[in-house]
Amino acid sequence: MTSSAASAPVIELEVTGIAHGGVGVARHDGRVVFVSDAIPGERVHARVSDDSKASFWRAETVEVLDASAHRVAHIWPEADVAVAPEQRPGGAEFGHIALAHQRTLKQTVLRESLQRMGKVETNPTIVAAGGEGEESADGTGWRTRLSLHVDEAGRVGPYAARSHSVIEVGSHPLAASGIESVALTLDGLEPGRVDLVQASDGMVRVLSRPEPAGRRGPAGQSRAKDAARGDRRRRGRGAAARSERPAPRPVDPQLFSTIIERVGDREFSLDAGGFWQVHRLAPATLTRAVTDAVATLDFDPEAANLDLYGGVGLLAAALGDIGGSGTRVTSVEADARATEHAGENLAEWIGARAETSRVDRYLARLLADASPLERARLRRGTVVLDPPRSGAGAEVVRSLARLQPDGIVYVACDPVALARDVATFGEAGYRLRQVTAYDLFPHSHHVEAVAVLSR
Ligand SMILES: C[S@@+](CC[C@H](N)C(=O)[O-])C[C@H]1O[C@@H](n2cnc3c(N)ncnc32)[C@H](O)[C@@H]1O
Repeated sequence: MTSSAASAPVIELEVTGIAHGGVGVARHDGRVVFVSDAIPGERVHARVSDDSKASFWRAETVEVLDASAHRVAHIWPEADVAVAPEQRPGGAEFGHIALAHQRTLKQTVLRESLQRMGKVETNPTIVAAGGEGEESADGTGWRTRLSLHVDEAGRVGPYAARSHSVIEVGSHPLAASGIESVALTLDGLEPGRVDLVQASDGMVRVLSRPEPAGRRGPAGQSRAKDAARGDRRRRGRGAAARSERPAPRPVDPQLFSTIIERVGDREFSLDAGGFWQVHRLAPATLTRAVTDAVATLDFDPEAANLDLYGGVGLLAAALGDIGGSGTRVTSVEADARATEHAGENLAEWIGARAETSRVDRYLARLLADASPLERARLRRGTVVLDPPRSGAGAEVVRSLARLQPDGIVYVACDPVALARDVATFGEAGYRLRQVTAYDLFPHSHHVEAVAVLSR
């Protein structure tokens, strides 16, 4: 890292491409520079923020010299390029780009990731969330979940882009309006994280997740924490080490209160603090996307179908709706509270089960213990998998491929993780048949892809 923001060099860059993470790609003296807040085709002045690697640098745009035709006033004034980079809130890194062009850039990142890492040539389509005209024209007001941070001084806000400094802001354009108005009145909170959740009843829950003193705060405090950890390690696990451990904070009981989310005519119960898709239109969009994807496969409701990383059963219910009351589907999820809700949410299908397990362990058990009849049912089955951002990973993909399911619907929120897993599936004999991307995170670089694979 260069010494300080003020003394960091400012360089002129021609931005020629877009990379994973939503950063522009440029070259300076032959070295690749990843530059934030720029658009391919632009010439900018950028401040070097990280020159610690030999192979590439990172930089932040401070002035646009030749603007792209796709540049617009930032959707979040506080994150505009006119603001000092360290003062810009994170989370809307595409907010300076016209919405249609944001989608083109996301499509490019997905296509190039699949080409480079997935070793497949494809041209994924990208569509807005929801049906025709359901998404707001400017792509704002979609977040039904918003995480903010509270620092030691009691300031509440998002972290600055690429840092852990809390930035106080006067608006939250990506948040649903109920969330925004509550977020702007938060006060007197303990340092740590605070989550705002607006469920289908329209009520906003404020869920406090305070952090013990040693675990919170900006980089300086983290370093103090690491140093303390090192001291503890040197001293071993004695009473002295225990006495330095930060006292646990009381857990907000609201995190575990049950809320109801409605998707079409269906209701899902879940913990207020549990996982749910963030965009107000995402649950319905993904239900439709999975339904469309399954329609391209030979779906057998009586086969051993799986919903891996199932949460509270949203996508298992999509399979149930396709297959009817006799559908067999097992939803596998690591979080026991989510699985408990999934059990209730899937109660109308007698062949539906919800299992608490890590997916890798669940698949290992199936490989070790499934009877020949069950193995035959798994071979006829369809697997929906919706892993966290890091993807399913090689071990899970290889285990899944050994079970030889008929078809796979992979819901992915990270193009690179998807591409890497597509390559592993490819080595195991599965081909990518189609991929459609959904813009479930407007104004951020994130994109959701739904891929279909079969042998
Ligand atoms: C992206 S969410 C998808 C949830 C669900 N499909 C939905 O759409 O609501 C990923 C889920 O995987 C769970 N999870 C994360 N790692 C896991 C693992 N190794 N095994 C099983 N579940 C895991 C998380 O708790 C979370 O509920």
